[in-house]
Amino acid sequence: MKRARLIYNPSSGREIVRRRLPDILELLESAGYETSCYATKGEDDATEEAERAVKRGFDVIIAAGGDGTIYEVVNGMAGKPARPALGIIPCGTSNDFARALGIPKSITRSCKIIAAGKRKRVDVGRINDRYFINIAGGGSLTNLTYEVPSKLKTLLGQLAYYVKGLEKLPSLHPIRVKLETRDRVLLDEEIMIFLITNSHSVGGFDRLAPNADLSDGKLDLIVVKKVGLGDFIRLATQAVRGEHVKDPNLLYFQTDYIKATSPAGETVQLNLDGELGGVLPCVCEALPGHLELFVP
Ligand SMILES: Nc1ncnc2c1ncn2[C@@H]1O[C@H](COP(=O)(O)OP(=O)(O)OP(=O)(O)O)[C@@H](O)[C@H]1O
Repeated sequence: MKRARLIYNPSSGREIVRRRLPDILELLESAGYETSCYATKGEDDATEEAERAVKRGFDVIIAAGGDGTIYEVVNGMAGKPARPALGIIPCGTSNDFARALGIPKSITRSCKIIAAGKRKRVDVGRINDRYFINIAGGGSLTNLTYEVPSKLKTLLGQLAYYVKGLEKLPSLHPIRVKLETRDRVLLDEEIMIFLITNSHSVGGFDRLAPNADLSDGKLDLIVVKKVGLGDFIRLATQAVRGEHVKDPNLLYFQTDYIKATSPAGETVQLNLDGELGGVLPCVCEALPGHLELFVP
């Protein structure tokens, strides 16, 4: 039998995964996987366990949780020379990455996808010494994801992010950033937010980066230039339908390399897949087809 390591976050989303473990193990067993489980206990635990799982030679690693859990597992695997295939059981609040892959938020159906065995190579973003699988960003509202209390997410689900977003809107302010590709400066000015996305599905929006493709070897850069609150809200509303990309206040660009810096004395935090990911400056590169994922 093949050996699978299931790394699950009992606190993700509505906290259902622990109760469903017997079903998960049964489904994986019938697909030929001898599976052992690891429950994460807090920050970076999933990264450390994924590192151990790679070292112990598991054939497959399965991440059960939200985007933050997948991010941590990817960070434990992506730097290794031999990387097992990765399965996803979406149990989080937004599950942006799972939606981008077309994996449904159903434990049974997502396990059946792993059981069916179809795999696809997807790009990974490397940013300084870390990795992201879905999104890296900085500026207005990007700190929202780690400011929403876990209990509020358990209670309200995705709505918890919107409630927090509304609360933070009045305090929006621009940041000064210089963004460069390998051969030119894209901008050096005050902006509201920059997002470097691997998939089209970000922050609950399914068309935020409409041209993004997980396997094209590229990352999509989205920048909202310095605008007032009214224009920011208008752009966010257009983004629901993917109609924001032609707006003159928006820069949308595909590349495999981005360097971002901020002026001395100005701290710009990075959000990686919803988790705190250090501060600028950063160099961000696409690693084409770096991980193999189970897909529908
Ligand atoms: N046992 C635990 N108790 C509390 N927090 C945990 C535990 N294990 C891991 N964590 C933390 O949970 C966070 C990741 O949560 P995750 O993203 O999986 O769920 P979510 O926030 O509900 O979903 P999403 O990111 O899709 O909105 C990480 O910051 C991690 O450090």
